[in-house]
Amino acid sequence: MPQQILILDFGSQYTQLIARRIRELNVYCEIHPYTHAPDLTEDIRGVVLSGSPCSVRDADSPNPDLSRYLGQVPVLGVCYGAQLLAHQQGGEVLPATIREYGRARLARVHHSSPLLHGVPTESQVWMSHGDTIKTLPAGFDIIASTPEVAVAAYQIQGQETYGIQFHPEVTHSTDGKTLLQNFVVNICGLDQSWTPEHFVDSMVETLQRTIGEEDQVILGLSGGVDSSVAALLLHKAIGKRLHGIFVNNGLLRKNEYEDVLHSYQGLGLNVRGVDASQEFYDALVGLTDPELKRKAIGRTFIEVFDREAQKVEGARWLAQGTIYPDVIESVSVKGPAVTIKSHHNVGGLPEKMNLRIVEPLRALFKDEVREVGHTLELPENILHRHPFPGPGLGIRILGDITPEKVDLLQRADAIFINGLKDHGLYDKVWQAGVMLLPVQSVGVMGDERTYERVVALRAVTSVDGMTADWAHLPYEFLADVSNRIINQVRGINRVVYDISSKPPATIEWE
Ligand SMILES: Nc1ncnc2c1ncn2[C@@H]1O[C@H](COP(=O)(O)OP(=O)(O)OP(=O)(O)O)[C@@H](O)[C@H]1O
Ligand SMILES: O=c1[nH]c(=O)c2[nH+]cn([C@@H]3O[C@H](COP(=O)(O)O)[C@@H](O)[C@H]3O)c2[nH]1
Ligand SMILES: NC(=O)CC[C@H](N)C(=O)O
Ligand SMILES: [Mg+2]
Repeated sequence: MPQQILILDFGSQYTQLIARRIRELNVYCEIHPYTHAPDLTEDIRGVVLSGSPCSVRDADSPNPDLSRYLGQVPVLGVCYGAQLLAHQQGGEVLPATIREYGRARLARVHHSSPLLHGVPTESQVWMSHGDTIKTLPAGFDIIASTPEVAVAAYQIQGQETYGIQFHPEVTHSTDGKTLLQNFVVNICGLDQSWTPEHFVDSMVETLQRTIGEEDQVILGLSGGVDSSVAALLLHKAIGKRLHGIFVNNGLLRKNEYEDVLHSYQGLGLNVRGVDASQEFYDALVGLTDPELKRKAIGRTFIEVFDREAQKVEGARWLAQGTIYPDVIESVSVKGPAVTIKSHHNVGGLPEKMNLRIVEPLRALFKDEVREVGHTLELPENILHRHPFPGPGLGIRILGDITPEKVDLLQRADAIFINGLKDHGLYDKVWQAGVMLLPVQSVGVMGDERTYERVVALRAVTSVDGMTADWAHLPYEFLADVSNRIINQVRGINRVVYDISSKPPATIEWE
């Protein structure tokens, strides 16, 4: 494990942002749910306690034993984290008379505190709390206040333990980055060496150590950025012992099976296509519940991989291009966050598997994966492809799936995506696709009544897929796409545009 900061998650909506900000400083960090707080190891050089929707005053709120960290390594409590430290040691946390959500300004700042070095008085900070620390325990010193909140920041005497009521990870806290840098670099003593090049070198070494010198590895390759980057890393580590398998699950985009196989030519990778469409359709018959569909798809993928592995002597590993958000959104049993959706490659995996899993990108965000891909010289056309989910059109056809519906959606989707490319808009949106709704509506075409299906166009802007805004596409473009879909795809007579952001919606509809 690289030297790192441990972020203990109490379920705040901002926990991932803390991780992003720390990684932007080229320092590695990991988020762990408070229910599975790891023991201190050599590599953990500091701990951040996240915020939380809970109140320390509630009986069942997160309240782990933090003695294994306190006084051993520097600790920074953010919002709930700060309230929890004060509460555990006999301070008083009460509902605030005015709840604070939004901008505030620091007033008194102790510049001698290493945490606040370079943070000016009057610095703007972002607040989001209903509770406030009324009385600090003995041995806690206030190091910053705002006009409304006396305890905006504190330090425990004789320890490198700090608490802050505001959120430095939110960009509205103008000096948040300075504060986090003070903590991770100056106080925890981490060097800022976690770069894409460093990641490649250390991951190649880890892969060689984990896989050994004999075993063969099967890799689920999809044509997407994540699995392609994973392929280059594994290829660098084990060369010809890597066997890429691209599965046609019958839920791909129009012509995608041929296009993807073609795009891998010339990369020196060993890739094979397997057409398992019918198997997936069979597994999905009659299923309408989104989670059941995802699980059925995840299971079928594994069955296909297991079978293909049997054809390769010495195959013991299944590699996947799983990335951090897939894990965060799928794994809830372990953490305070609820399951949003089971990504087919994580929460959708069956309990019993013959192959062992290896996932070199499991700790990276999407934009970090792209940076690693750039370092490994992945061709631009793959590097800048929009993400496409493994369950494919299966989670964009609401309700049950039939080959006829897949065909309808493939045709509408191709018009939208090609239109984006033709209008120079493809690279301006982060992801785009079409959803086939289980709704029919009345229309009139050539004086005839129609009663056909509705599709929704979805296009979003985002950095890492964790949050997203709907893309403000030009009306003329939307008008053109709508026209073409209705005229060219028989069976669709209405097109709508999805104007929901994530959160509260998600990018995919299922
Ligand atoms: N059709 C497929 N055949 C084989 N493996 C697949 C297929 N679709 C998805 N996978 C596996 O599941 C993983 C997760 O899919 P996901 O869509 O998140 O990543 P990706 O396809 O590599 O990249 P992107 O997010 O850019 O589409 C992939 O990295 C790959 O290992
Ligand atoms: O490989 C995948 N397997 C899945 O099961 C899956 N579900 C969602 N996604 C992709 O993840 C990103 C966030 O999607 P949501 O906002 O819908 O959760 C978007 O980019 C989605 O396309 C998936 N990718
Ligand atoms: N953002 C937070 O961590 C909030 C903590 C706590 N729920 C409060 O309202 O004060
Ligand atoms: Mg994909």
